Amino acid sequence: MSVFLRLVVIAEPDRYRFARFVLEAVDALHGDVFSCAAALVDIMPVLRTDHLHKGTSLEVLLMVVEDTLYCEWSGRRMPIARFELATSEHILAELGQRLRLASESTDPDLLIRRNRKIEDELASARARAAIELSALEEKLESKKAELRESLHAAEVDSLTNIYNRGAYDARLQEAILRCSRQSEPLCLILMDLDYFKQINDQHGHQYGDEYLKRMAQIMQESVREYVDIPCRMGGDEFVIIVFAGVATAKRIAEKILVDMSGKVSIGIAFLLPNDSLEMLVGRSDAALYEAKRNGRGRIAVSDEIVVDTSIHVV
Ligand SMILES: Nc1nc2c(ncn2[C@@H]2O[C@H](COP(=O)(O)OP(=O)(O)OP(=O)(O)O)[C@@H](O)[C@H]2O)c(=O)[nH]1
Repeated sequence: MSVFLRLVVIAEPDRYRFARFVLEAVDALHGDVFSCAAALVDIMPVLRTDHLHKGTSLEVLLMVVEDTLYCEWSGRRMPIARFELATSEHILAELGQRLRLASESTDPDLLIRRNRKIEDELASARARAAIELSALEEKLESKKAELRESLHAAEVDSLTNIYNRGAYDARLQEAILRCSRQSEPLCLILMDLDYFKQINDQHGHQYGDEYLKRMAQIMQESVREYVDIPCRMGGDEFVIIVFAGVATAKRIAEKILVDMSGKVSIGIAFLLPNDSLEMLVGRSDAALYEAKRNGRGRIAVSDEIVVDTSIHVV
């Protein structure tokens, strides 16, 4: 027995399509098409009654048993045609394939079912993709946060939480380029705590740490937030990049000096035309040296190189 076509018969025009397939099969297998047509005249009303009786689709099989073509559904098997010559499995397989393709391309219900299947597959693929996408987005966000954290850690001094030496170098380079190009004022305030070693020695390293943190906090409170840039150079040395002229830089320095009870020496230098980073830093160093040399606890401005004793806090 060889079932070579399995067709789901739903209603009209499926039954007529089925009849056409049967005739086509008989013709392809060199059977008697006329006697097959006569057999179909008997079969079709039975098929219709069974279909109506069942109320749903019928699965109808076309099969060859020895030299006879049968159609079978709902446990009923009816002969349709006889062949003179034996049919090979190969021919039946080819015929089955051809009829299947023809039935699939014309069966609207099958197409609808297929569309539904494709839609279902698409919907689940979309759902899977959405889950994967949100997992990826989550991963990306956590990677971004990690990156932000490591960038922050690379730029910030862990004790005082202000910019470290590396960040200071980069920010100062940028600031000099920008202010030179746009002829904007820029000052450096360089600061070194006075006798900090003694503070450490007298009160312990932990107290010294708190003292450094307090200095950083005072610096932050003395500048314009998101404008000027306070940094810790290392040890007890601090610096502020001030995007303003000497008057503002002096006001900032005075506040820090007072808030630190006069226990810090401060050198101020401002950016001159054609200044290099080294020249500006060199002048602020020289000013700080002057402040230390003249008794500490005071402010020196590089162009004045006179010690501003009026601000000295005892
Ligand atoms: N507690 C603490 N001390 C530090 C830290 N980094 C550097 N120091 C100490 O800071 C002190 C700096 O001493 P010096 O450079 O001699 O400066 P000074 O005692 O302030 O002297 P002058 O600047 O000349 O007034 C040293 O004793 C360092 O050990 C830190 O992170 N925490």
